[in-house]
Amino acid sequence: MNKRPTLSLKSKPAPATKKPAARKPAPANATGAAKPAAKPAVKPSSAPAAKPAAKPAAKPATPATPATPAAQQRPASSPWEGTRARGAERKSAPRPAEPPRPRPRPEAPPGPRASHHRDLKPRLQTEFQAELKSDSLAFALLGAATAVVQVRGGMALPQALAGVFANPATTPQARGAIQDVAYRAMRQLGRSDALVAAMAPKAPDPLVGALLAAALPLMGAGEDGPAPYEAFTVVDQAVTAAGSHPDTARAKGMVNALLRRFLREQQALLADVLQQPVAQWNYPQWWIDAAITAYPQEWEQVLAAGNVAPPLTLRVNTRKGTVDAYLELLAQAGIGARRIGEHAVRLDKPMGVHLIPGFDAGLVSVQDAGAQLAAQLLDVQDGMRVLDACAAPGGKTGHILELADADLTALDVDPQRLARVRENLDRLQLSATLQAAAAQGREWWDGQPFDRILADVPCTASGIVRRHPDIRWLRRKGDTLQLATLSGQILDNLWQMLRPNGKLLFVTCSLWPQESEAQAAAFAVRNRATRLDAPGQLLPAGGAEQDHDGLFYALFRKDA
Ligand SMILES: C[S@@+](CC[C@H](N)C(=O)[O-])C[C@H]1O[C@@H](n2cnc3c(N)ncnc32)[C@H](O)[C@@H]1O
Repeated sequence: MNKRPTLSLKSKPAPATKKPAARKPAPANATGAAKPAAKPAVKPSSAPAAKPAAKPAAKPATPATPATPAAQQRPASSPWEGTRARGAERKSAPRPAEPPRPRPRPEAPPGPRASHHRDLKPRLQTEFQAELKSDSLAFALLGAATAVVQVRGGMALPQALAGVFANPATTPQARGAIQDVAYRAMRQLGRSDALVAAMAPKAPDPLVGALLAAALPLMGAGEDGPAPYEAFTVVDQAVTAAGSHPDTARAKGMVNALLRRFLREQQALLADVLQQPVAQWNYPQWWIDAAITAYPQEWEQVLAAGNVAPPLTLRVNTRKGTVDAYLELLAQAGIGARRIGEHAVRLDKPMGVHLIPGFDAGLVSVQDAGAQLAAQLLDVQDGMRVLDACAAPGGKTGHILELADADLTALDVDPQRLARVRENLDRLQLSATLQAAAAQGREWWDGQPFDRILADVPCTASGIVRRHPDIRWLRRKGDTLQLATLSGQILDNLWQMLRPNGKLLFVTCSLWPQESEAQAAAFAVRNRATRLDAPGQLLPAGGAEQDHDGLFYALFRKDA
């Protein structure tokens, strides 16, 4: 009953043979330069429709750049949670020997000067309630800055935002504005830090630095679409925010001076800092190097794709209706959308999940178009015994059960995340056996082999940075090796639970071959697994016809 996936496939390119051409810095005025004569008040709506507050006391609207609706609903959850301990003191695994590799700008000037290297462990008065109007941009800037400090300390952004939203003054509209500002700050943190380093004589205190990192992208310092506010409004509100908090009040003058200097010297400052790859691409240097090594031809597109806010893509539940019927329902509701996959529909504009027609009734789920390939590739038939080994929050579990009446066990090491599988299945009116256990162990298994196994293993999540722009700043280079070691153990263990002629689908949302293709190749050799046709590495793409995250798929059969 299942059809083959319809996304076109892109395989991993050949290894590097020459140094890739360094990209020229974008001209400063291509980034949405501030309008010099602008008044610190209302700006015509040139920003994307869903933008935050347009003037200091205006009400913030829906965020322009949500992570995903699911993240909006449940800010404490992210796909790489539970895969490693976090904290300010994070150690990398020992570095494996590496071959020399091309760098984008060997001649580039060094990053922030020595005085800008400091212990960023937050010393934040998070409980402090600033006396700011909750519908002001100042309130959104301070909330976003608080989250940025926490991310620098090692916390995932959704978790950090959940803490900020716990402030009773934070209205739903303020949440939207804070989230929008925080996600923009994450996508442009490399550039903002370089700008601050270029302008400030010494590194500012953590919350001051974070406030600047929240404000600069709103002034056209980055490539995140048109500047959403009048630049002078941002300066005024950033200064107000600084003055409202004990951790930043003393730096109020500095915030004012620095942001005003940015307005005056924007072009020259950007031309200068964009010489640094971290400022140009907004990723840590090791990440840029890893992308160049893995994708010598496509590394620029890969990095750029991670800096674009993702669309909202839905999966139509074909148990409840056809894709065409759902598109008709959307059209009747005046919601623009297009089909981008077998069951995938992309909305023209993001919206809250409960506003999506039929979402609460289980007609659709939120799921990236690339992730929707998993259930189709697994080729589950009615009556099969299926294991979804790293199942939470259950996106792929739901899809498998929408396509076949299977006896499915959903396993996840994290009981809290597993509860979300239950919620998602309840909404879809589907059922599975839920098990909270580690997939590299066997104590949870009843000894009956499975016909199909989905191993959507924990990974660096480097392929979904457009949804989770904080990942790049949270990950360390050594995480790749650590996670690849764990996923290798999981795969070898699950293989023992597969019946002869059964199929195992190995999935990651990683861009790094160590976690994906190299892992798949080594697994096949170790276990004498027959490799079947599957997409391999899908590079992230955002276009009219193809729009999906970076994912890896390898399909194996266990010969009888
Ligand atoms: C990429 S996410 C899975 C996404 C899910 N398949 C979906 O489509 O919604 C990886 C999951 O693996 C879980 N996980 C991490 N380590 C695990 C382990 N050792 N055993 C089982 N699950 C694990 C995490 O809690 C996380 O929910």
